Amino acid sequence: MDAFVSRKRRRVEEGQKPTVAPALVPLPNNTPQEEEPTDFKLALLASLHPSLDETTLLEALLASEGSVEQAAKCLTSPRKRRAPSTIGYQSSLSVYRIAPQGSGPARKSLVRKGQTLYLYSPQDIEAHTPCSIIHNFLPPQQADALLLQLMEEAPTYQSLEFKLFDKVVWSPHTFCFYVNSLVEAEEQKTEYIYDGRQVEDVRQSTPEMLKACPQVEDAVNREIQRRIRDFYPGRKKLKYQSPQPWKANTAFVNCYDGPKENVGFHADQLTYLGPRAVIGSLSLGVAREFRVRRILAEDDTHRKIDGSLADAQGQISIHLPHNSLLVMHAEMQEEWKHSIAPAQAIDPHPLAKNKRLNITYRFYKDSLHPKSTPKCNCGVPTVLRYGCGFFQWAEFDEDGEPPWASKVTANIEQISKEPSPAESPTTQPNDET
Ligand SMILES: O=C(O)CCC(=O)C(=O)O
Ligand SMILES: [Fe+2]
Repeated sequence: MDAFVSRKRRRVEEGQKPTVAPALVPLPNNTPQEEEPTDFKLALLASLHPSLDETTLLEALLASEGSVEQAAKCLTSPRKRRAPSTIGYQSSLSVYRIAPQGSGPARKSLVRKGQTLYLYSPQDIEAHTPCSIIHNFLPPQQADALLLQLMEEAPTYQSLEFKLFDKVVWSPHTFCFYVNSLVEAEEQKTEYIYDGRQVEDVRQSTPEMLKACPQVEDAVNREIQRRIRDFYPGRKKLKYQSPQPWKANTAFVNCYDGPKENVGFHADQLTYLGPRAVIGSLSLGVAREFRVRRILAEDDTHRKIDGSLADAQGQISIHLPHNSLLVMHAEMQEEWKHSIAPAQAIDPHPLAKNKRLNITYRFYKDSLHPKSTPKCNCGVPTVLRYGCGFFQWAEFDEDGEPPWASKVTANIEQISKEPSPAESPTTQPNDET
């Protein structure tokens, strides 16, 4: 059963066969089934007997007192299938009527702790994770041009410790930080603090990254609205989620060179994104597995001894092929963790060879510029959720704006009304406004 719909987490060893499509692995005889929910059992039976309808399968299951093995024997003998040797595609879980997560009343978890469920179709991904995916997102030639531009940049990327959310993740991959203009790059280098430090290498987005920006913005905004309409209680945005259109004004570009490069489980820093942040993540080159797992809510009593939040359930693996846009929705960063798993094997990409390039487009809020956020006792701008000894509850209104947001907006409006330096030769470049 484990190897069928999901499988136990195990160490990645070289030479192991690539992951096979879950629905194509035969059911072993000696697997315990007592604790599996009926949905799972039906899914198993349905894949052994694809021609039978759900009522028949359910009746067989009931007659066999819940034993899938017994039910499978009662039904006509299953068609023998061979496991494929490369990554395959699964038909939608929705045909098995497995209940989605995150909408309506609490449901039994789809995947148990210690197991991984592999999802491929957009319908399954959005029903069971806080993400939605658009395959073949950019016109193919545009995706290739973007990939080639990033491939030129990637050899100069650095590998750093990633300070993410509440712990340091050492990430064996390289990455770089981009913003849309040189002015913003300078601002990032001098005014923003990451993990108590300034970042030196902030680059202006490449022309192809800038070209894709409005396409990503449109798609992400559409997906946000669809998520609200189809998944959120009362069809309302979440508390603290911004009602404003999402904008892509910063981007991390990640490069994974070969199957071993990966990034560990983490949630992204919310300091400049604010609560309920949405991120648009464009994958190019080699297809890799994006794993997500839900952590228990903050007010749960299930904290681990080290104070971190315990996992609520097993992992879900989302297949990210070339030119796919994954939208991490508002509930993602605070309730889930994500990672790029090391791969057992990869299919080389015609242009990228063994590399995967990924752009996570993000929206830094003006109201969370370090000029405006509280500083700790050492004078360092505070981070959301993490700091030195200094601690202050972050306050946000329903729309995720801090108490000083209206002042920031007024300042920005004022600046945009003033003549630009080019029009006004008396204005000094460093004037405080
Ligand atoms: O490579 C990816 O898809 C995810 C990267 C990531 O988690 C990040 O940039 O924070
Ligand atoms: Fe991340």
